[in-house]
Amino acid sequence: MLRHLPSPRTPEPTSAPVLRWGIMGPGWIAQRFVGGLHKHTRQRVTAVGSRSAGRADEFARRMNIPSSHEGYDALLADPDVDIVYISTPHPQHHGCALAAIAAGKHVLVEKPMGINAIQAQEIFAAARTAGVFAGEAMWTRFLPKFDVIRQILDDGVLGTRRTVVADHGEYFTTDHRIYDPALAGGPLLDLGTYPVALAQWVLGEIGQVAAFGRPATTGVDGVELNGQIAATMGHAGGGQSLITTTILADTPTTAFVAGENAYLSVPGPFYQPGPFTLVQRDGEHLTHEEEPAQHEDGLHFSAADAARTIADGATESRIHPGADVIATLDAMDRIRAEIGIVFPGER
Ligand SMILES: NC(=O)C1=CN([C@@H]2O[C@H](COP(=O)(O)OP(=O)(O)OC[C@H]3O[C@@H](n4cnc5c(N)ncnc54)[C@H](OP(=O)(O)O)[C@@H]3O)[C@@H](O)[C@H]2O)C=CC1
Ligand SMILES: O=C1CO[C@H](CO)[C@@H](O)[C@@H]1O
Repeated sequence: MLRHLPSPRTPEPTSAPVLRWGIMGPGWIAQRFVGGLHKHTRQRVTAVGSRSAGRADEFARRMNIPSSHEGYDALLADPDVDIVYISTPHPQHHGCALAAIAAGKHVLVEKPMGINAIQAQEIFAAARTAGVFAGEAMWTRFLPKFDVIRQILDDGVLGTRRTVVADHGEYFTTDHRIYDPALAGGPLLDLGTYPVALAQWVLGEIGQVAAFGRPATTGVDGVELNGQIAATMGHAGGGQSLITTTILADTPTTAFVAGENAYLSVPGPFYQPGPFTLVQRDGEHLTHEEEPAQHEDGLHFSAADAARTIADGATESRIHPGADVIATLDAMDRIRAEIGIVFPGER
């Protein structure tokens, strides 16, 4: 039995090689990402591109960014940009990433990498061919607390892994883009991606999928959107996972990972910085103490990993490789198939 938890091995973000970042899509998460880079790293945010010159200028002024561009093509033509952070809505990720790669830029794409597994495959394949980096900014995976969890898993402390249960629910009003069917709305891609990615990472290849969904009526022309989903997955290695996700209620967003010898209990929000507890079969509880924090104090770890990976000459992160991104999207494709959710452009 373990008597002390390991310490995180996550390198100090300020020591990562410095890249020049361009921001594509200056919205809610982009503001937090840039704020986090300025606060916690030496990375340079050199430019921002928006579909509107006014929004680009305003974001540049507010976030202290030297150049602003009207249109994403102008951002991609900027020679002072090494890597593009793509923070447009999910259906735009694929086109934006392929355009950036074609322009010779590295890309860090917000989660989910695309709306389905094929889009993610195409982005990683294009990056490999072009010899540039492509990564998904699944920030959770890069957090120091997840490095401690990784060490516990790798050291076999849990024994054979049996069960993952994870949840992500947030209440949104109907004016949020998450209610827009044209933007692949609904809980799965925004929120459900965290629990599905956790299950895939911990328990590996997903065999069977069973899912149940409930609509959320938008009231706009009677259009119905998926509002919440419960899914169970059988993993090839013998484990099982249960995930729930909703845009109709705030939920605890907790997770547990259970093996035959011990379980990890991660309080909500499990996907953000914070503590967790290892509970072993002999009754010993070991807690990883960490101050809870939100996006601006956590997104930068994924950026620092991208900078190190690029300096190493690799085109994919070792911490969150393309295979994991694609497997998670494939599981979400299969969850959607069970419920009958098809996104625009997929028919
Ligand atoms: N890692 C995390 O914790 C989080 C990640 N995300 C992810 O980031 C992405 C963006 O989310 P969020 O920042 O909340 O979204 P926002 O709507 O706030 O921002 C998206 C930006 O994309 C641009 N855009 C490009 N095409 C469109 C379009 N067709 N419709 C609307 N906007 C468009 C807009 O900028 P402009 O028009 O000025 O170019 C807009 O400001 C999502 O994929 C989401 O999953 C979101 C929240 C948290
Ligand atoms: O990380 C998250 C996933 O996306 C949601 C919708 O934008 C955010 O609210 C949340 O913090």
